[in-house]
Amino acid sequence: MNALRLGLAQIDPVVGDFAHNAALIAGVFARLAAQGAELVLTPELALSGYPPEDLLLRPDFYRAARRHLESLAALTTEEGPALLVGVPWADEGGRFNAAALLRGGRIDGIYRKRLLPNYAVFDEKRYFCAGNEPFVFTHRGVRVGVVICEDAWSAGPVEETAVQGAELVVALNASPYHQQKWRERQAVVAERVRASGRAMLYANLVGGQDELVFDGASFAVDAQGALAWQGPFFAEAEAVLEWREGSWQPHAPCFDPLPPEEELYRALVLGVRDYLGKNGFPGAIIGLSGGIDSALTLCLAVDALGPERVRAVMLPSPYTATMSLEDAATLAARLGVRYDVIPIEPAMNTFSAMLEPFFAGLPPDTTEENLQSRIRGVLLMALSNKTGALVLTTGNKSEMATGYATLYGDMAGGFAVLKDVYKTQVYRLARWRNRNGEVIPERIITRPPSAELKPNQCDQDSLPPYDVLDQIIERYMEWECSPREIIAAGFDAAAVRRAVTLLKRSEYKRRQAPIGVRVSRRAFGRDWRYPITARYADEYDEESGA
Ligand SMILES: Nc1ncnc2c1ncn2[C@@H]1O[C@H](COP(=O)(O)OP(=O)(O)OC[C@H]2O[C@@H]([n+]3cccc(C(=O)O)c3)[C@H](O)[C@@H]2O)[C@@H](O)[C@H]1O
Ligand SMILES: Nc1ncnc2c1ncn2[C@@H]1O[C@H](COP(=O)(O)OP(=O)(O)OP(=O)(O)O)[C@@H](O)[C@H]1O
Ligand SMILES: NC(=O)CC[C@H](N)C(=O)O
Repeated sequence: MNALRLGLAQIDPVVGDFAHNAALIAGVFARLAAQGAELVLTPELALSGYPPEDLLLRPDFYRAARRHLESLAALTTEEGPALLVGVPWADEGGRFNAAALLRGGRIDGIYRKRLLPNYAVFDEKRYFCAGNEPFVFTHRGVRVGVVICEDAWSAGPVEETAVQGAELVVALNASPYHQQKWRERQAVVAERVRASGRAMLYANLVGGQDELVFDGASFAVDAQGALAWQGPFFAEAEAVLEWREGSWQPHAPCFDPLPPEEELYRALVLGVRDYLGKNGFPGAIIGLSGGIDSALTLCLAVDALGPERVRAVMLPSPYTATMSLEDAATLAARLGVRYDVIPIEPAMNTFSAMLEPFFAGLPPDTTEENLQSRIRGVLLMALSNKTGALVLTTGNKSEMATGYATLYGDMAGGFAVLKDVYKTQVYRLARWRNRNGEVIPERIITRPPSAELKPNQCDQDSLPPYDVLDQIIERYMEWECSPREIIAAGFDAAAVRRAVTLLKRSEYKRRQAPIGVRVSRRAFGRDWRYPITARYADEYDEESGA
């Protein structure tokens, strides 16, 4: 009976660090070989990390990849396992997103990715030529077909490997996370399996890379289309799975999908941990206001980095409620982080004295509010400069969408943790974080959100209620519905007009905002390229006057 023991390496490489990534792959390869793997599979572009973006325009990048690929090939022997590595590859035919088959001490074959994704966060046509041939090789008497990520998302490449005699198909992937993305992947792969009749093994990357986070969650599907093994989410993993005539026998623990809140929370934690870790920051600083956004951001930072690498700073103004001071101190103590209080009134007074001659006769407005926010930004950035720690900003997706944030104020910082998390989700995540006992003081969750920039201020004075606002934004931004369609779906016409107007008007702010973790199918980042200067009149229903 035909059988093959495959080793799967769900790894977290660092973009561009070939030596580190090669060592990572070599380590997993040795351990999986020791467990009896006959063929070891890495994710897509595992040797370079994914996505290397414009590093892929540099000829020397391909030369470095080649050198390290050859060093990995040298680790293989005639008797030992083969290694399939995702690698950027250049030859006389062009530049390719490739999988290199390493065995017998040499590069024994190159598969060139055939379908190049060029939508959403993907730009592969900017860098790569498309391959035009299926790749099937025989290993230990078994015919193995190879595809790379997007290849499996349309009919064609997988089925063609079957036509070429593949008995099973392996897929190297760098499939970024968004909520419940694992369901989409499994549905797509099950479809390919049904069409090809071949069992598939799906190896995905894990880890954070700038705004992207990869959830891992590699899996195996048997020839009947049933899930045979599920790998872990948001963690590196190594697994040996035995393929035997269309079915899989896993020699590794199987994992359950995570409840939605936990899935989202862990995506954010991994995004923060890898952004700070891979960029070498000693720690993080958060302005802790006693509100829910900074409270959740602090929890995420502590869970990502540990309490000793995180510090919270309360920067009260005369408008800061006692409740805010108490709750911020309680949260910081519960999380075990360093907590400092720096009142901002002296700076407020100095600024207003300096500006007074120029503001004479003008009424107070958001100018004074923004000054408070900017004073906090200046102080937090000073602490960052002095300590080397990164300032995490706290703005959520609802605020990013409406421009409800101050340039060079609360937008000052290096990484925007909640940038792709709607305010309504912020509440859900806060409740989830408290599931095993109160960490975030209940009052922080139940009090009405306020920027506390003037007396008795409340977010909902200037924005539609968040449960309505978030749905309008999601429809307009993620699903590209027109205002007319959103109103037709039952939303209040004035709220839709207000939300859409604010969204369009605040594009300039988003261009100056720090990057943050992408967790939705469309985030304000690589996948949102609206012009700032534009006069497009959205579709409204003329008759209703909306
Ligand atoms: N198209 C464009 N391209 C480039 N710059 C543009 C621009 N349009 C305006 N600007 C400039 O942008 C500046 C106005 O933006 P900015 O200074 O940020 O101020 P602005 O947007 O006017 O005010 C900030 C808003 O955010 C709210 N806020 C602030 C802080 C925290 C929170 C919270 O609860 O989280 C809410 C606050 O209540 C207020 O409604 C002006 O200098 C204007 O000239
Ligand atoms: N008194 C404060 N002390 C420290 N940081 C503050 C203070 N007020 C605001 N900030 C910082 O500015 C961010 C925006 O704060 P603001 O209260 O204006 O809006 P928010 O969106 O309601 O956020 P939060 O829910 O955290 O209060 C806060 O999340 C926090 O990081
Ligand atoms: N790297 C890729 O080819 C990824 C594309 C694919 N559709 C995904 O998101 O999983």
